[in-house]
Amino acid sequence: MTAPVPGATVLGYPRIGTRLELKRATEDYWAGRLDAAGLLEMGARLRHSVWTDLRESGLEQIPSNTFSFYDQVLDTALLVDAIPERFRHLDGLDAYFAMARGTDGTPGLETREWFGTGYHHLVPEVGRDTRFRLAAAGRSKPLAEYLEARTLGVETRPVLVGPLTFLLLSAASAGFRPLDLLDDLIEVYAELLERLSGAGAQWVQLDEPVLATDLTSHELAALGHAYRRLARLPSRPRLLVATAFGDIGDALAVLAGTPVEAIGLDFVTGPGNLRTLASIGGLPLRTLVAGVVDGRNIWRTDLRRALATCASLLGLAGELVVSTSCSLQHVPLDLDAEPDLEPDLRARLSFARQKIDEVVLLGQALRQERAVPRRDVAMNAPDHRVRARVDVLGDGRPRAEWPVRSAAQRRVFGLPPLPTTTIGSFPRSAEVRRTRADWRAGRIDEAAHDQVVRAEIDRVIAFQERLGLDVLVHGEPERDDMVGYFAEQLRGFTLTAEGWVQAAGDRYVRPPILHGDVSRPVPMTVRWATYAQSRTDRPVKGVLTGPVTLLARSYARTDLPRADIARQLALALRDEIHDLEAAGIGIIQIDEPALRELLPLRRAERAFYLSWATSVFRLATSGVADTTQIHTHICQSWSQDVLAAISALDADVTSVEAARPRTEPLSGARAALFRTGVGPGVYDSRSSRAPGTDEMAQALHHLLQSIEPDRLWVNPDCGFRTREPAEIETALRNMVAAAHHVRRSLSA
Ligand code: MET
Ligand SMILES: [Zn+2]
Repeated sequence: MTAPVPGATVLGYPRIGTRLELKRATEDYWAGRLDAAGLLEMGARLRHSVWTDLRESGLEQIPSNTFSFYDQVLDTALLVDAIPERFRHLDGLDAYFAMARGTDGTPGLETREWFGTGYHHLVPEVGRDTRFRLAAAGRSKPLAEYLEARTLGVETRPVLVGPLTFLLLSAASAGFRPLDLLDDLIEVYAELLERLSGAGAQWVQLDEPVLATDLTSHELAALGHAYRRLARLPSRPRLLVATAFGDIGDALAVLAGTPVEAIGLDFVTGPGNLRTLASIGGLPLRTLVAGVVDGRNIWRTDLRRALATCASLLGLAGELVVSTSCSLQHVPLDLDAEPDLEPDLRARLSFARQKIDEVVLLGQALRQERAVPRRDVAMNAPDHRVRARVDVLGDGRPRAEWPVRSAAQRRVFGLPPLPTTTIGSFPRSAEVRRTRADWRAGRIDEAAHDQVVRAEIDRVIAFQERLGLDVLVHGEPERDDMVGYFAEQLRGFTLTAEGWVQAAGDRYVRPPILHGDVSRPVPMTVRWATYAQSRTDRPVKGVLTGPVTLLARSYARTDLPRADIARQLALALRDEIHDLEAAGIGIIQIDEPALRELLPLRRAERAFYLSWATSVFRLATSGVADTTQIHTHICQSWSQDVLAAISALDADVTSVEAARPRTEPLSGARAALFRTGVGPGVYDSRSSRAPGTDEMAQALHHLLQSIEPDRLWVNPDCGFRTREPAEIETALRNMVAAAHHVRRSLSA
């Protein structure tokens, strides 16, 4: 930003490497196949290659400290020494990964979704005993990385999670407000800024995405206070406060009232920012870092439009720097890794590397060094059949009232009170994994693949019968993941070969691209569901991924409102549900774990979202008979605000994660708000701890205080996909025993 006006930068960059080197290195380290030195060396290599890439592409300002072995919020917690008591005896990488993943018997930090991006960060824990202090110089990551880049001849702008965001994302012990610790935390940031300045840093970027959420006047005052204090430091780098993920509203005037040198605004998902900026008279003496290139989606930027936005911003700021709307960590690295994409689609895409070029180009165009090229993109032709069906079906026919349905279903299924079931996926055996990989690579044919899948289903069904579960699942061996499996079979989607992004420190996903009108050419799950059902007399659930989750976990087109895309998805699923029902599958579960992920950051926008998100679910299920039992599954912290929406899905049975978030313990009172069947998870299926029969029976008794026995289902929190085959038996056996035990006490 000392460069001639205007410049170009990005707010952050993928850290996972072109070949997922980060994933491989961390997994090897956890498995003991790589030592600490090897891991650290891989980190250095990854950082090095990012810095060189960014420099070679002509960026004027290059960020550093965007690397992380796990998560940037976790890094910040360590940086300021916010280490919970239970990890204090550990050191270095041990402490780091223990906080991230837990160790035997010691739970790690909770994870939470990062501002609607699909990325999950760790939740720092603070309380009365928290004493912030700056990690010792050598362990101060921002400083170390700044110096490391410098040695390589790259001048960088260290990126930090801002103090307000850090505290507002933290979980506090009871009766404690994280913001009460602001002054202490600010002093640590102050010390860090001074050290960075001493090392030569000209600029520091403080990420404050929390400004895109509703803040109280107290929180806004804290924002002003924090940045006035930091800006008063006698020797410090210039400060860029970067916001992202939407409109920052009232926070802009507050920030503008502090002497920070630069403010970053998102002009992609925050269309109101332009108006707000104008309303405060612009930032005549500051630098505006204008996020005009979408950092969260994979579409090519319409350069002329972006340039027009920049042109209108030129009059509203002292200096203008073209940038991305947020860190590029949320998009895949390089389109060049996708030679096989269909050319028309490919021409419409831009991954992290290409977005850098866009930002650089826009900077040059604004300096009138060159004109932006005209790029015409062919949009997908609309599928008129799909559009017409969406119009004609509207909301679909509402189902009968639950009492009517449930009586009909009781006659058909004759399930005992407190029926036991699981959520869908079973652990993936080495053989299944190998077979899937071989089949994908063309090393084995479909028949060989199917044979292994059938054998796996046989095994999973027999296992569940042996354990005495009431409603069975087929175990999902044919699905590598719950989104890609459907995206691959639906029209309107395309899968990438290498388009990986980090969904959490230890979770990598390859979101499909949703670029056209969606329809379902042929049945997707009927074959395996009916095969599984043919192996047992007990009911087997058909399991589908819901419309909102398919939308949330894809890179979706932006030329249609999300509600309209979701309706198309719902129709495709409706066809599938119809075929499952016709094939004799009487219980169908539609998973919507991402219902919460698309929840708008601003409260005022939530009612609208929840109304369409629930209506598309009802549309998908609207055609079924009263006797068909519709289940849904929601995992990841569900809270009061989503609860009403979950019940508006009007499923016959809802399984929800209830055992896992330690901060929101199993609550019968909440589950009781459903009028229909409900299965609050009685144990954490993702932990290796198997609770005993008594513990689970007690949980069930507790739930029965607020839920009638004919509505209460017994199930774990979530699926078993990430577990090892040997790990699940004890917990499941105990769960079934607990249900039987409680049933007996009911009839006694
Ligand atoms: C993240 S929710 C997962 C639901 C899916 N049916 C499973 O059991 O894996
Ligand atoms: Zn789940």
